[in-house]
Amino acid sequence: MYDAIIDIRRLTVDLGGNPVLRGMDLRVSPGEIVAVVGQNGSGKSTLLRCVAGLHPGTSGEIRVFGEPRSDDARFWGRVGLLLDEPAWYPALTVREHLELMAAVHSSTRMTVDAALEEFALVERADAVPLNLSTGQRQRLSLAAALLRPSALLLLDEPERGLDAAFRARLADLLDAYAKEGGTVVMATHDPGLTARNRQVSPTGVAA
Ligand SMILES: Nc1ncnc2c1ncn2[C@@H]1O[C@H](COP(=O)(O)OP(=O)(O)OP(=O)(O)O)[C@@H](O)[C@H]1O
Repeated sequence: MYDAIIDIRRLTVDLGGNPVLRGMDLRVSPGEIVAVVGQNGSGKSTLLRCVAGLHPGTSGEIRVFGEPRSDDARFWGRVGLLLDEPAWYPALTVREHLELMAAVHSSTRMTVDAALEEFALVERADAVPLNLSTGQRQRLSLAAALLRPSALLLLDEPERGLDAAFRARLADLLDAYAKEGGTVVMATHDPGLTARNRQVSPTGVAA
């Protein structure tokens, strides 16, 4: 068993010979939403990548679900990751992308129709992603991440490309996810998402 979904101790990361993270500590409990905030280049994405196991870190310890990170199907079955824009299947529509996500998971948090509704994509359901606007594509990325079941969401600037109304909506959708027991760690520059959640800087100090 574990008390913290994420437990980071003394994480140090050097990239290209430059110090990015220095002895960072961070504990995140189940059901928490954590906004990682800080200026450009302060190490927010680097932190998310370390938690996801995409970067090993230079020293320190990262435990996720009580275990050292292991890049296996069980881990990814519990973790939704949204970093940069995903690679789309050019011939599949918005609806088909969501149906694909539903098909590869044994259950979903919502139906495809509900996801289209929640993420304001009903009118673009039959479009292919490359014919969507930037914000609509971001809504599709988020719909796919929130449709599937998960215990932890790692989101890098989930507000990217979203208008003000949908940013507020996103905050509500993440709150609902956390109320179900899900945990969110997101790098964000959005004042709304930041204000209503626990804030940490990439040094682990309360911002
Ligand atoms: N592969 C790399 N090699 C060397 N330096 C890197 C590499 N990737 C990132 N960096 C540097 O590490 C630092 C942290 O980058 P990171 O992307 O984590 O910042 P960030 O806080 O997410 O920034 P932003 O708000 O602009 O997204 C930056 O100074 C960046 O230039």
